[in-house]
Amino acid sequence: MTKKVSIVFHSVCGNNFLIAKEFYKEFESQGAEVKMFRVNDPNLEELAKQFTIAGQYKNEMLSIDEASPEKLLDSDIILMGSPTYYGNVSGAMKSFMDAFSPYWTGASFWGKKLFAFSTCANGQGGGDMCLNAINIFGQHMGMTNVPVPSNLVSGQSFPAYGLLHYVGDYSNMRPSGFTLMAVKAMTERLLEL
Ligand SMILES: Cc1cc2nc3c(=O)[nH]c(=O)nc-3n(C[C@H](O)[C@H](O)[C@H](O)COP(=O)(O)O)c2cc1C
Repeated sequence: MTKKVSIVFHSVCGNNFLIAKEFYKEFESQGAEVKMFRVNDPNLEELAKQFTIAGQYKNEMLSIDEASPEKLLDSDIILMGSPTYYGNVSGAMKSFMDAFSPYWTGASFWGKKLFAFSTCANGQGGGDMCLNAINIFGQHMGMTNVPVPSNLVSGQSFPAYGLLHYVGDYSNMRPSGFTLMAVKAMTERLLEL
């Protein structure tokens, strides 16, 4: 049966958006029914005025359907991607998570698969804690967290907690190379489940 996949991202400088788009492309080419949603960020317009990098994908991101918990109810697999802010998810992603409370009480998301992705500046940035914040949210919703297998991409290691990409101090190191290989391989793994 065709798997229904939803990819939810928050992004300011474009990196989580690019990873979400890459997942979308892979799920589509591997035969899934896939949708992509952006988390509402009331500060995006203002940030794009202040930082050139935040303006680069702004219009493309804003053209994507806004996420709501309700829109994810028919998904078999949900991917959630957030920039790492202070070793956690961004405020916009946290607000989105908090909007699940009506669905939490009824365990409406129980049994769905959840896969986390994030970006952070570098290896000391606490990106794994952001991934775990997404995973812990998933557990509260009764979802099944999907880990990254240790042999996902030969010769490359990723946290078990999800896909993490380092963007550097200026958030301008775009996902490429091993990250894109990991997206493709992880899509295959998720569709095997
Ligand atoms: C408020 C704020 C807090 C941040 N905190 C961290 C952090 O704790 N660790 C880190 O490595 N990077 C941190 N960063 C950098 C972001 O992780 C980086 O801008 C983000 O991964 C880029 O993702 P995006 O291109 O999808 O917006 C922070 C950035 C902002 C604006």
